[in-house]
Amino acid sequence: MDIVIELRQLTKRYGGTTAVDDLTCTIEPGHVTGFLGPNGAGKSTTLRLILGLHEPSGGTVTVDGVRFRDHARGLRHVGALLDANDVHAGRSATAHLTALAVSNRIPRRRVAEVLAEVGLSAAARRRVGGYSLGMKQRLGIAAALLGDPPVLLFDEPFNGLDPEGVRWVRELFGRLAAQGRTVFVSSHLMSEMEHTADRLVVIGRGRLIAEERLADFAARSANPRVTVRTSAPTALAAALVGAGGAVDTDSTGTLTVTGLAAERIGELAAVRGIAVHELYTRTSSLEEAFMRLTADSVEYQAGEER
Ligand SMILES: Nc1ncnc2c1ncn2[C@@H]1O[C@H](COP(=O)(O)OP(=O)(O)OP(=O)(O)O)[C@@H](O)[C@H]1O
Repeated sequence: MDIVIELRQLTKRYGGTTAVDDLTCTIEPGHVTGFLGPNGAGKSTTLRLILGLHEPSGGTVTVDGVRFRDHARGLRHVGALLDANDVHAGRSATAHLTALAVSNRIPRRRVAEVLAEVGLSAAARRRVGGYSLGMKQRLGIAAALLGDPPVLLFDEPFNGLDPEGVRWVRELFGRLAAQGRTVFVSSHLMSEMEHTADRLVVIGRGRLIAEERLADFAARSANPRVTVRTSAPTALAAALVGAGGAVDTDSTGTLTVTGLAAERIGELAAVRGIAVHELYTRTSSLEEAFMRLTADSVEYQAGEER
């Protein structure tokens, strides 16, 4: 185990489109790393480059220091779920996984093991064409786990899962990372990653926007704002600005303050004998912070003329 994925100045162009643009980042073992970006940011292309399914236009990507295609161990080295619908509809789950096991020289007993792990044992002999999207996601995850690989890549694995399925996937990813595996999971929703990943790689228009621990991202982007209602907004606003705060006053006289904590605001009001009727702190949700971070790189925005 202990396998690192390294992207160095990785670039992929399709004609005039640069899908991945000079991307440098490292995905560490023992963690679930969330790979976030708006639609069209280049996540799927990056995962395909890691797997050697596409050739980079520039830069390098290595798994354990070696390009994926130079690894002889295939599915036993890196397991991936790229597209849950990419399964022969007429086959059963068992037949699909058995074919994969045979072509990758994986013991056949793994088929029943992974089907049990993803909760599909009872449906294993049914045609995959009759599966719901959530069941297909589970089958795709089973295929990724088949070779017991130290590296796992998942492209939008939460699509189509019900809340129970989402919780199950979160726990599974956490377990896989705790075993020392390198788990890299793409999503365009921070809400999906918030309780799933402990590290983040954020991209927009193919470029790296952030690479950090989720906890650091949360702390950095909490952006606390204090709302204050008072009978003397003008006097209090002047005092708060004097103490280094930034103050916004709306038409009702309610103040929104940044740069000062609620305790300090309360004390400043008290020493001036100003009555405070309401005082509360609001922090940005991670989803809001993510949307602010990627706002400039969203390909299509509602109401926007292009
Ligand atoms: N085979 C291809 N030929 C031409 N352009 C492509 C190809 N694959 C991807 N692109 C373009 O590259 C950009 C990145 O696409 P990609 O699918 O990697 O993004 P993504 O972040 O996975 O988005 P989504 O969440 O919508 O799947 C997009 O502008 C897309 O249109």
